[in-house]
Amino acid sequence: MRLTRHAPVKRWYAEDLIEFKESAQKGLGVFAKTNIPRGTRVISENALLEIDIKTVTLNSIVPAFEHLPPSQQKSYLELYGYAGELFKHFVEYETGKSWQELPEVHRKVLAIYAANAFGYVFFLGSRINHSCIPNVNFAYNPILREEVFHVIRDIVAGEELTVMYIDGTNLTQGQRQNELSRYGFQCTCPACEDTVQGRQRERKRAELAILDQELAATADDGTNESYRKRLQVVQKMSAIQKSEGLLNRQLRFVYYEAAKCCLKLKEQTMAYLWIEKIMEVDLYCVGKDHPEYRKMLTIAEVIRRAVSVPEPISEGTVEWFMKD
Ligand SMILES: C[S@@+](CC[C@H](N)C(=O)[O-])C[C@H]1O[C@@H](n2cnc3c(N)ncnc32)[C@H](O)[C@@H]1O
Repeated sequence: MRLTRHAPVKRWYAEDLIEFKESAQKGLGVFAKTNIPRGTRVISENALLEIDIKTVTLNSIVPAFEHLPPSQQKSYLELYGYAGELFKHFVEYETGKSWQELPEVHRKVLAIYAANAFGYVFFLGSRINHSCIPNVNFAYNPILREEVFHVIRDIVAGEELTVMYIDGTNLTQGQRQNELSRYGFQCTCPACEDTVQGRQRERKRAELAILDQELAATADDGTNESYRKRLQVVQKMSAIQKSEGLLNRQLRFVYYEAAKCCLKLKEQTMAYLWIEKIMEVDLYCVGKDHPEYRKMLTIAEVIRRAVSVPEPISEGTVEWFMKD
């Protein structure tokens, strides 16, 4: 956890493309003012509170808030807050005090963290509501040292922008709702709605959940057999994700796994095709100034040359590709 952040606040959004306004039953939300093409960066900002949701301890949230400069504290306190019963119990357990005993400002700080941290807490990005089929991807760009929010499919004027608060691509509706309950709402997005289409989508999500388990159960043991098996699974996963409009960076993960298997199987042309797909996702999800896109560009060029000669791809290139 980083407590000290004296870097100036960097906060930008595409004012001509998006606006912040009420969203029916969801509080504030972010909407397209005009048609926005896939890949457009709509928000770029550094976090207000940099405590990762995956490593947070509740006792660290208030001190982190108190460490912020007053202007950032003020911005933070403008955000929406919600503290569910489970969250309050955790707080009580960790602090040894009842929720009501805590100072009001501490309760507010904690409730804002609980409602807004999907990753870090952002002043602009945290206004984006959730969907299990999001149309925006968010990612940290270590070169800009900012979180960038990109539209991942074409969006029409008036449409609400959404992100996925959880790693829910390969989860069923019940599993997703279980995780979302900490944000205090029942998801009614197109993947969760109780309609014929909603149930069809849910069947596909259930298929993804099974494939995800199959992938986890298939050993990455260095044998060609295991790579073939993993390749088959991720091919099926990527086809479902694409057809279901699940276009965020989880799609990159399955493409990456496919490319890795092809490289290990020495199927260089196929590996190159998967890498092209990774680059496409990187380009629209994080942009060409992101180091992961740049790395892929270089790897793709090395592999393209090896395929055109043709000559084997060196172990060094394969290892570099594998390294995060
Ligand atoms: C990160 S904030 C999003 C911005 C918030 N709507 C606001 O007014 O600032 C998360 C909160 O927004 C609401 N929210 C987000 N996505 C929602 C959804 N799909 N359906 C209903 N409420 C949602 C919930 O109250 C949730 O706790």
